[in-house]
Amino acid sequence: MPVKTTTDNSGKVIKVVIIDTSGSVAVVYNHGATITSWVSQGKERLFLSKNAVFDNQKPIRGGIPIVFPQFGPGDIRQHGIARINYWEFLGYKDEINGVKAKFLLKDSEATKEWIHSFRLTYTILLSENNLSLSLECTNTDTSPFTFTTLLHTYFRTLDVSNVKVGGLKNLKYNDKVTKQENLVEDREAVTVSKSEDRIYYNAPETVIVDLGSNERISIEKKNFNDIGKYDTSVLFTITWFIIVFWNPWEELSKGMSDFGDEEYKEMVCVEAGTVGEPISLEPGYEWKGEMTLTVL
Ligand SMILES: O=P(O)(O)OC[C@H]1O[C@H](O)[C@H](O)[C@@H](O)[C@@H]1O
Repeated sequence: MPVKTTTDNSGKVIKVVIIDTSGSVAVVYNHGATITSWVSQGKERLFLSKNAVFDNQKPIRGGIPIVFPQFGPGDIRQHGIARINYWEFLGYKDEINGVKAKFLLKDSEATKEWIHSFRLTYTILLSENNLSLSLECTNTDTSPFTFTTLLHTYFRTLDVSNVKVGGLKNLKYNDKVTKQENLVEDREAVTVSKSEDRIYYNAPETVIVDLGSNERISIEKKNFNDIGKYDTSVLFTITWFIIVFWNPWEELSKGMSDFGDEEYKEMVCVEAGTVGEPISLEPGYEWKGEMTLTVL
């Protein structure tokens, strides 16, 4: 079977393991539709904290949590409601190039902190070297809404001091650590040697994350843009492609109960999304963003 599910005592699916014939495996918790593990070519590619909490309340620390409909702090809780809600597993399909699994989150009592009616579909396509993720948002409300969204990928590395992120040179960025805005990246390869929290704007289609130990993964943005019918303002805002670059480093790590004190050495977050100008969606309209991770 390309998919194995785990259920709780009431028969509710709580975990889905996707297995491709190549041997690649992805583990998805229905809580947040959080991918907590991606093994490709026999190696774990994602970081998951040993202190991650699986209480179906807190976001899971590591893997790929989904940030929606708000990046960071704001009107509702930090990073929104998608990562702390139960997503229904809609099923799987064998594809020529892998296995596809689908998850759904709709507005409910549990999401009403964000007042809008919406439907979010998350499609995961696992193949030998790729993890392709597609997030679709439909406005099922009677009035327009806006949102920001991001796939908060935690990459695993054996040594963060060897990490290099390429493809960000000449991009404008905001540094949330030093609170400086409108800076321009002048490095060919961005490295980590201190607490980092940056938002790079208008990133190119492909960003390469060199994790050291001959492990390189590309992040490719495919259509972080619209499908279907849109008004022109939407067409404008969706062209944003943001990369957030984050590592809490020593001091902040100690303040995080669900993160080991030394684990900042084993991870780097490089997150693709649209968090600059919020996406605005009219009732009945749909937005779709896609990210493909490829082991190089
Ligand atoms: O601790 P969390 O709510 O999961 O957020 C973890 C991090 O997410 C992003 O990378 C933000 O840019 C950071 O400011 C934030 O600290």
